[in-house]
Amino acid sequence: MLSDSVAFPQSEFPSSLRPSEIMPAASSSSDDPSRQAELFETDPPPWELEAEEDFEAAAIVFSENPYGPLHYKIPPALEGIVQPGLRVRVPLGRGNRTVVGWCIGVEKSELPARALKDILAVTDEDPLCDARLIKLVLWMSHYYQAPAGQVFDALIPAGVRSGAGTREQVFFTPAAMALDDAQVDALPVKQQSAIRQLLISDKPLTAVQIADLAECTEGPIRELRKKGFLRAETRRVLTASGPPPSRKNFQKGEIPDLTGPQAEAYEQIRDAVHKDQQHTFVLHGVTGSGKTEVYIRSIEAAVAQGKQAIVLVPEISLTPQTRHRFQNRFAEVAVLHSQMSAVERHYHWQRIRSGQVQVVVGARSAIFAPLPRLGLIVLDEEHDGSFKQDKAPRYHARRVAYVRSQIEKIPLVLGSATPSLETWHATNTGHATLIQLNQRIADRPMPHVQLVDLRTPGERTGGAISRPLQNAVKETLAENGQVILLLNRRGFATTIQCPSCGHVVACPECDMPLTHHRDGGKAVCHYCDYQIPTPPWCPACRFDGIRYSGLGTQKLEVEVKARFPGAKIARMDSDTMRRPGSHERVLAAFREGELQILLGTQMIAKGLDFPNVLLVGVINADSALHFPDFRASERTFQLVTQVAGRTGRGDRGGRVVVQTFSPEHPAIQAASHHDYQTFAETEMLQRRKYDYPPLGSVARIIIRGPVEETTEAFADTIVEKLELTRDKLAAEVRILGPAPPPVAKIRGKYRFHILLQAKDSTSLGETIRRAVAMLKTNSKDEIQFVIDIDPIDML
Ligand SMILES: Nc1ncnc2c1ncn2[C@@H]1O[C@H](COP(=O)(O)OP(=O)(O)OP(=O)(O)O)[C@@H](O)[C@H]1O
Ligand SMILES: [Zn+2]
Repeated sequence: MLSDSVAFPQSEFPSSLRPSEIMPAASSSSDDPSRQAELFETDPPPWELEAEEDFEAAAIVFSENPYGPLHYKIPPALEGIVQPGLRVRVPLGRGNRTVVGWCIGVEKSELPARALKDILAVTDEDPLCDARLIKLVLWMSHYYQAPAGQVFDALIPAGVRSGAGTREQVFFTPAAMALDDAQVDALPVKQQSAIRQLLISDKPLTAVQIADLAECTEGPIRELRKKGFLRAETRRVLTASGPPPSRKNFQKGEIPDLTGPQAEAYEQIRDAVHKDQQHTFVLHGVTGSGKTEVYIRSIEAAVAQGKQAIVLVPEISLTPQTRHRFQNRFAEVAVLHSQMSAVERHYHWQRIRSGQVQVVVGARSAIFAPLPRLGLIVLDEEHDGSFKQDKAPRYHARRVAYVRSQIEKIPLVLGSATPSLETWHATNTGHATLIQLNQRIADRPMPHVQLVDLRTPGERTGGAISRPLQNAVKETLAENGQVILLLNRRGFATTIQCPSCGHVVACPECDMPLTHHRDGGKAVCHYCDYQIPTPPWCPACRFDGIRYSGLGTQKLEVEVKARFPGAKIARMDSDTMRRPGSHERVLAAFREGELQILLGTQMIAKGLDFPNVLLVGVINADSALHFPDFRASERTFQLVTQVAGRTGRGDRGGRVVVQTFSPEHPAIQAASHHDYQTFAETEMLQRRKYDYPPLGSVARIIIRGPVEETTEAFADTIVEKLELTRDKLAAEVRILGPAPPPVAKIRGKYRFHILLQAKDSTSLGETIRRAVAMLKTNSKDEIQFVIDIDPIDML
């Protein structure tokens, strides 16, 4: 993935301007005397007119149809004011309804001025994006095939766009008359004193400010305004103060001495921070090896040079510990998390943009933080799926971070105990430098992992917890240790697995597990649509009673309570963690030892550092393994390794019990030996078979509609256009589908998906771009489709 150079769209701002819109003869309404309307009724068409004047035009993009760019004339009053990155109000369409768009470029136009409509007004005083961020927007728009207007909307928080927490205020500057001493001398004393205060001020003042300085009421100021001595302008000012500003007497937290390997890692990154060029580092460090300390030192090196840093973490509200570690080491940290109000978000954004903030810590969208002197980007747990946005624009923060680091010419650090194969591949092809931390801090051993084979009848108990796991929990509780139990459950897809031999029913074409559909009793391949009736017995061992049920955390909680009656238990999943702050509360209680057992979904696998966790239990390692997704093995390896890493972090050691039907599976074997290298090499061979990423690229098109037949027919049309385009471009692109995805119906809408695969991402992107341009959607069918480039979710 890191191998692509940054390709910018060629057509984003064509050198010869296109007319803003060729409009049909419109009847000009009397209250809206648009010049264009007149033009089209009486004058020759615009392309026959001669350029009569030199003027500036702006390219404007919109977040809704038509997305643009369309070109508009900058009227004299707005010359020098309209700039890229600013929002403007422009007339659109026949009726010239006023819409807001983003300016992405300004240049001299050669077209006749009358061919373009005028920009009506600017929405922002200053651009919301600098030139480098605009470059990033245009790259994202091109690569992810999302309208630039939508990308801007993702980049600039809604609270910033709407001016949340601001209000309009009138500011005064002296008018020409105020510079005439004779006229000022003729004013009453109070008014004279007010105007003199304003004349000596180097910035515009509000009436209250003038009154304070002149020690008068606002009356004289009103008089001055009436007489024309004051020029008034309205500006938006931030009224909210947000969270308490910088702590004046900030005390640095304890700074540990770096271990040898940490110091080596730090020195390499620091040297790169001192150069002005892009460089990608992959910090592969086993769980508990002290990666965070390396990030912090590297950022300190940047801050010492007056630069700033972005640290991306999977979901900051899940990892209060990480947040505190940064806050203890830097005086000016902005933590951006998903539960912030629009006003808070706006407040932080302004602080970040003004250059006050040294470090921004946040989830995926923090990659867009408008730091003026960005010097380093860090992605912690870079393999995490939450870095991919699942709505438009469907970007991956890792890839965006890479492009931003190229634009800014700064180093990028990708850290993980289980790097994604994309990242791993980049270190093997010379696109990134690998730095390894192979030892835990204080030479603590990696925890021992015991695999429990659920196919062995003697191990089973009739519930979700096997005999060995039950014993391990009892022993741990008796030693006053704490327990983490992981139940991995993704989506609603149910694979078909034999409880006796562990066999999973798979597609003969794609090697993907088939998914059981309750309605109709069929088993379907979600890549190629291969279907068979759901088998009543196991095709491998003939066992009668093959199962396709999923276990929920709620049911597990009931079982755990029954088995360990004395223990205090908390459950963490997306159902119990809805309220803001609930993670923080549960984790604090766990840290304080008020809870003995923490059970939950993958959200408990991430980054927790609790020394008293002596046991980690994985209820079913296979639920991710037999998921219809080419990344299933990788996810399983990551999950088991990460959750196993939550134990053995203190002096009391730790152990892991993993329950599985497939103990011999390479991903589970590798995870049980903490052996990333072997896993990566084996998995790479699998990916090579079908040119799956990182060896090739994948894209997905999802089609949704209320009627199954028309939706499928539309999906078929897309496939036709894709095939046509592929052949025309002579592109080597594999097109699979349409097939129903594992979740075939959501909120009453039928879904189909098309998968595309190619060795080369550029030809894949181009095939889709051109095919989609040929499509006509019939609005009465209410069919929508979305393009997902580099999808990581196959639901
Ligand atoms: N040089 C050091 N000396 C002493 N303690 C350290 C040092 N570096 C880190 N630590 C401590 O070791 C523990 C593990 O470090 P850290 O959480 O950074 O590891 P990590 O590699 O990020 O782990 P994971 O990937 O599991 O989240 C932390 O409690 C941290 O404070
Ligand atoms: Zn198949």
